[in-house]
Order: sequence, then C-alpha cells, then structure tokens
Amino acid sequence: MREIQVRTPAKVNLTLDVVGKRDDGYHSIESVFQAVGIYDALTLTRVDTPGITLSSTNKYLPCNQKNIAYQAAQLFLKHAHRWDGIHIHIEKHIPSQAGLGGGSSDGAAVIAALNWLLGCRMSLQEQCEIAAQVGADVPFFLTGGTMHVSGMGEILEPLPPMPALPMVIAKGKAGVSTPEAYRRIDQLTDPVHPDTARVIDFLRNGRYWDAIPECGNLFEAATNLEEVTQIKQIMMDMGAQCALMTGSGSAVFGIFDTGLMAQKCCNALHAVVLYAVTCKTLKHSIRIVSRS
Ligand SMILES: C[C@](O)(CO)[C@H](O)COP(=O)(O)OP(=O)(O)OC[C@H]1O[C@@H](n2ccc(N)nc2=O)[C@H](O)[C@@H]1O
Ligand SMILES: Nc1ncnc2c1ncn2[C@@H]1O[C@H](COP(=O)(O)OP(=O)(O)OP(=O)(O)O)[C@@H](O)[C@H]1O
Repeated sequence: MREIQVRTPAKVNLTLDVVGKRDDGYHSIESVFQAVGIYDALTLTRVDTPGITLSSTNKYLPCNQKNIAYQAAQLFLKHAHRWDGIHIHIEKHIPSQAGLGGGSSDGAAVIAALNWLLGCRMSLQEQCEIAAQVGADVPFFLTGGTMHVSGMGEILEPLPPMPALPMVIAKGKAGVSTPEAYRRIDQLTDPVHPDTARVIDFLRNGRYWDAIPECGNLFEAATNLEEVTQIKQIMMDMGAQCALMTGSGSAVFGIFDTGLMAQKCCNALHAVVLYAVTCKTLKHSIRIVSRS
C-alpha cells in the first residue's frame, strides 16, 4: 500500500475539571470528551525520499517539526524502527486554538494511519503510549466517541456513546494558548469545580439529558473571555440545553433538542463570530476514507 486517506474528528469537553498539579508540571484533569462531526482529512503517502514532509490547505499551519502531525510521525517511525519516506497532506477544517483538539486529532490520525499504511499491526495500547508522548489530548482520538478522560489525558474509560445530538460550535476572535490557560487555572483563588462524578454517573446510565445541565468547564472562570459569555448567552436564548466553552478555549458548543433549533442559532451567531457550524455528536473517531 502506498497511500491512505483518513478523516479525524474534533472533540468538545462535555465537562472539564482540573483537580491537581503533578510533579512534572502537568495538571490532572477529570473530563468527558465527546467526538463531534467537524473533520480534518489527512493523506499519507509513502515516498522514495527518506524523511517526513508535510503540506496543508491552511497556510498558517506550521509544515515542519512544529506540527503535531510531524511529531507523531517522527515518534511512530522511531518506535516502529522504520525509516520509510512519508508525505503528510492535511486538509484542515478544525479551527486552531479553539479547544477542539484539532492538532491532537491530526496527531492521532497519523499514528493510526501509519499503523495501517506500514502494516505494523501495533496494538491500541502501543499506539496510545506513542500518542501520550505527542500530547495530552492525543490518546482520546484513537478511540473517540464518549470517554471519561483523567490523569494528564492518558487514562481513558469508554462511556455509553451519546446519540447524535444536534450541536452548534462557534468561535470569536480570541485564541487561547493552552499553557497560558493552565497558568491562569493555577491562579484561581476560589475555583467552582463541576461535579464530574455526577455527570459520569448519569452518562453511565444513559441519562444524558440529566447529565448535560450538570456540565461545567473550570477554564471558563480562568480565561474569563467576554466573547465566550456573549456566545453562551445567544445559544441559551436560542433554546440550547447547555452552552459551554470547550477545552482551554475559546470555542463554545451548544447542545439543542432539534437540528432546526441548532441551525437557527448558527444563523444568528454568524453576525457576531468568526466561525459557527452545526454538527452532531459522533460514536466513532478516525475513519479510513481510502487506501491505494
Ligand atoms: C485543556 C485540554 O485540551 C483538555 O482537553 C487538555 O488538557 C490540553 O491538551 P493538549 O492541548 O494536548 O496539551 P499539550 O499540548 O499536551 O500540552 C500543552 C501545555 O499545556 C499544559 N498542560 C497540558 C495538559 C495537562 N494535562 N496539563 C497541563 O498542564 C502544559 O503546560 C503543556 O506544556
Ligand atoms: N496539525 C495541527 N493542527 C492544528 N494546530 C496545530 C497542528 N500542529 C501544530 N499546531 C499548533 O498547535 C496549537 C494547538 O493546536 P490545537 O488545534 O490542538 O489546539 P486546540 O484547538 O486548542 O486544542 P486543545 O483542545 O488541544 O487545546 C495551534 O495553535 C497550532 O499552532
């Protein structure tokens, strides 16, 4: 096989709490990650020239060793003791610096795609170990769906998949650096923690409409972005069951009862944000599009 194409989704944090700081400087989180139907598409091709090359449809994306996809390929080839020449093309649709895990998702897609392309037959555990070295959010994307995520992001407990709930995802101008967001978490004096255990208990029992109102994100208080507050208000005014910032920000997601309500909210948001799209929660994650 010389070429493989994969599609890889974005994620939202249905709920996200930071519960401690580790000796290595990383933080321990308690979160529920949910894959959502916004995708990047990656094409990996075996080439004769050794080394890793990268191209992207997003001209602002670093196409070098700063790219998470490049780092994932480098680590995978080293772990697999392979020296094949690989070209990675990224068709970028997931907004960056949004809290949607776009870079992390690309990294996971590269690990899974190389495992198929090079016929390495690595176990999911092996792939997760490589993913955890690439970034905290990367392991989740190897399985996707609805997942209780803890530790630094490497401890994964599958939860019953959510149904295809209508969602709106919107982002204003602000981009948030994840390290800066964590530094602000450390400075919170009186944090109000979401009740993650209660959310997970509801989700384990399929009671997702009971879980949704209990969700929260500690990064909202830490980053305190006015445009996040505005977007949340518009979503709630348009009938959202919940509206929360995802990850370290700055995108906001709203969950609606019907696709029509979601579309109406998306149309209303286009007047005030850079980016608004309707999508649905997903049971799956990385999908093979084609092999040749
Ligand atoms: C905020 C979340 O997106 C929630 O899903 C993740 O915790 C962040 O995951 P991520 O963007 O993949 O983070 P990485 O790229 O691995 O780390 C970026 C920086 O964020 C901080 N970081 C990240 C994850 C974590 N559990 N604790 C941290 O303190 C560290 O300063 C790290 O150097
Ligand atoms: N393949 C990639 N796709 C997107 N961003 C990338 C990629 N590789 C490196 N980056 C850089 O990584 C940074 C974080 O990207 P990413 O999209 O994962 O952040 P995010 O949307 O905030 O996700 P998270 O939920 O992990 O915080 C971006 O600012 C970008 O410059």
